[in-house]
Amino acid sequence: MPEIPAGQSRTVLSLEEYRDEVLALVSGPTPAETVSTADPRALLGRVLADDVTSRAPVPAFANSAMDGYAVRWADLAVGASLHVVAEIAAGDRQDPTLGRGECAQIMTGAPLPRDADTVVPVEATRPAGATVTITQLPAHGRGAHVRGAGEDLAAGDTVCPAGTTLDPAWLAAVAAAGCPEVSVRRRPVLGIAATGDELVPAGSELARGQIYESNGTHLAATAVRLGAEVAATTVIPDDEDRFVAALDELSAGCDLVVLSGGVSVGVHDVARIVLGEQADGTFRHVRVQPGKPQGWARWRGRVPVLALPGNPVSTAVSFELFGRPVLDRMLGRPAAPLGRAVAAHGWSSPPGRRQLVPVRLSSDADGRLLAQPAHRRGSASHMVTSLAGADALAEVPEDTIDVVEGDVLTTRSLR
Ligand SMILES: Nc1nc2c(c(=O)[nH]1)N[C@H]1C(S)=C(S)[C@@H](COP(=O)(O)OP(=O)(O)OC[C@H]3O[C@@H](n4cnc5c(N)ncnc54)[C@H](O)[C@@H]3O)O[C@H]1N2
Ligand code: MOO
Repeated sequence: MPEIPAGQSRTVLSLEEYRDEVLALVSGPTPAETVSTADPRALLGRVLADDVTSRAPVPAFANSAMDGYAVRWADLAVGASLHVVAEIAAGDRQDPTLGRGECAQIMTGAPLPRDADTVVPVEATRPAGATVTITQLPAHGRGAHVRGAGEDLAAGDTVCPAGTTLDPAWLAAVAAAGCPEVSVRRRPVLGIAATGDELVPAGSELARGQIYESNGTHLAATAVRLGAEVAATTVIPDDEDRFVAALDELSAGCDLVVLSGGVSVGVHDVARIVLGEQADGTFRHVRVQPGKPQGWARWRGRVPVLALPGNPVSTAVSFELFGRPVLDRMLGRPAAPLGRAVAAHGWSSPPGRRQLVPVRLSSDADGRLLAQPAHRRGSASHMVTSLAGADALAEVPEDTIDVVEGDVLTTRSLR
């Protein structure tokens, strides 16, 4: 049996110090690849490797914002009757000539005739056969209800900068700018393994001492949501030889391996033992709660491995704090901004450790964002269901032992 290092002998680091240490596991973003914009499902959640610029002005041409009449401002007066010489629908290519006293019936989105400068909505007119009488002048004067070419974007403008995660609104902007393809980062490929003899899959009968595995599910789903590809999610028993074999298999073709469990000081904490002895693994205590024991290594000197503590909330919080920044670096994307919320009620926090509490967010009558611990019993690292329904992690500073109702806390969105 290898000698077990006392937990206390590990170097103790702050959240930021340990995050910077694991960030050094990756040198930079994954290579770029070109993806067609034809199927938005293929691009949702992908991260741009290069700026996207507009091929054409948006709108591409001056057009009508209303169903009504395209007119020359100089012809307008209440009671004036104009001769309707054309009808222009959206998609029409015609550009009818309008002389003095002439107008064209026009639909929303249709190109404005070169000779017109203003649109009068149909509600401000009284049509009668081939003429229309103006009953009300547009309040905005000349140019009213005309959407100018390039008002939204000029040709060559940056629509979407490198590092952007493509969500539905960004995808719509890229589509409107007419880009047939974009350059995105290759999805980082993750191998995920939960370690522990006690873990069995859902559907099995639980023998004494066994529990249903849930960390692998949480890690895999989070990684996919953050833009990674999960090559495999597996369970490794607390057996050193099987751990080595499983890691060899899992790490082949992966950019990153994420493990849960076995990083503490128990005699079966196989991740710490094998990574420590065979991969020059580095094991730390981080001044956070949950998520204190952490480890990292390069398997076979090559593939980065994050070894996260096994308590379910610890695993989830650790991945947010340390896995997510590594993925962000691989994707060339900036960290998500932090938020602020007010404690909805008081709770206690351990001295000397920054507490990260899964919270639900809501607004009070004054519009303040309130943070309410997601589990009725507050924060404890084994309560897996406290994560469900949590919108964010609220941070309690290291030197605070009593959170008081109304305290302003930093939040990290889980959405
Ligand atoms: N003597 C000490 N014991 C412990 C310390 C310490 O400093 N000294 N630290 C505690 C803290 S804090 C944490 S966090 C845990 C971390 O332990 P491990 O990473 O070794 O995790 P395990 O022992 O494997 O599991 C902990 C807990 O979580 C359950 N678990 C594990 N994996 C899964 C999974 N995939 N799905 C669901 N649940 C899982 C496991 O059954 C245990 O109950 O160590 C403390 N101990
Ligand atoms: O670090 Mo452990 O996660 O507090 O329970």
